[in-house]
Amino acid sequence: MVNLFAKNEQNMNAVERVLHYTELPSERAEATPDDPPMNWPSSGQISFTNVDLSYREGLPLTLKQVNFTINPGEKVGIVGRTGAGKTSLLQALFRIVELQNGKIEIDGIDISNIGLSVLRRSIALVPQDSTLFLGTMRNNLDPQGLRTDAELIAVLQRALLLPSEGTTDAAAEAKFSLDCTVGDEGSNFSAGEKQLLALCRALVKNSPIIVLDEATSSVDVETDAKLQRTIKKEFAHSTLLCIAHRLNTIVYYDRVLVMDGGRVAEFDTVLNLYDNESSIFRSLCNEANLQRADILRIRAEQRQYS
Ligand SMILES: Nc1ncnc2c1ncn2[C@@H]1O[C@H](COP(=O)(O)OP(=O)(O)OP(=O)(O)O)[C@@H](O)[C@H]1O
Repeated sequence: MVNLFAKNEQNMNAVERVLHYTELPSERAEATPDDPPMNWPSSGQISFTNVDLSYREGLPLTLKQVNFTINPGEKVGIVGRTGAGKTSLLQALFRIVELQNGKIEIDGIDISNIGLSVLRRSIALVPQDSTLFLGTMRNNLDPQGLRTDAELIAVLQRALLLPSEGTTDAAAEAKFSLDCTVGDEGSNFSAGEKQLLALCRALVKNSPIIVLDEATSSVDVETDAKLQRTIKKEFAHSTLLCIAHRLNTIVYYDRVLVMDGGRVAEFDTVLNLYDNESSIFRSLCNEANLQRADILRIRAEQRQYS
């Protein structure tokens, strides 16, 4: 009796949690009559105008009067100290949190007026902690079943998880075959492998806007370098936003956006920012011991792979 009573009490936690979910405020509509056509966004221009964001009523603003425009196909690194508001920019872009003021436009369409599912399926995200679920590799990569097996295998090869055409690697082929089982929350994969699989999902989505949130922070330096080359090649025509953990992963990007205290402090090319000795970017480079010569070398290396 005592055992049963204790067990019942424990199980009631689940009931309490479900009840809590039913009381959460709902997100806005999944679809609206004003939704843009299926081919939106076609160019991938993103603009933030006077964006203010606060996580909850009564909390201070996390993003304050954020203004910037990212051109179609541009590669932009987002950097800043811990708590500067980098991830909050993404929360605003995906409308995980709604804006207090201002607007965000993608290809000239104000995203606050469109359905959430349209918005979220249009932007590919490679998050810090990607979620995998119990099922096959095929289901995890392409839950909606939009791609053929050959396309999915090609994606795994492009992300360097499967050996390229003509070479063999039995271990990799066993682990990353389309029919292999992915454990709950990806329990049979390392953090780095999970990030690579998240990159595969972005490749499967084939969106003109790709967002990487410190996407390669859990892989070793050599794999990271290879991945950066893959990203550069595979997303050559996409608009790419990358929240960068390691500065050397974004020094070959077109521009760098430096966040500071919830505001855009700097937004310019890597070399312009580096050459300004009083810039925050320069101080971040100094702390990471990244010299001008290193930046030029990395940029030259990446050009070889374009
Ligand atoms: N869910 C949340 N609820 C309330 N405040 C939050 C929430 N998430 C972030 N914040 C606050 O917003 C501010 C900016 O956080 P954000 O995660 O955007 O910073 P960041 O630049 O991405 O930092 P890091 O480099 O550490 O990831 C921080 O002060 C943080 O405490």
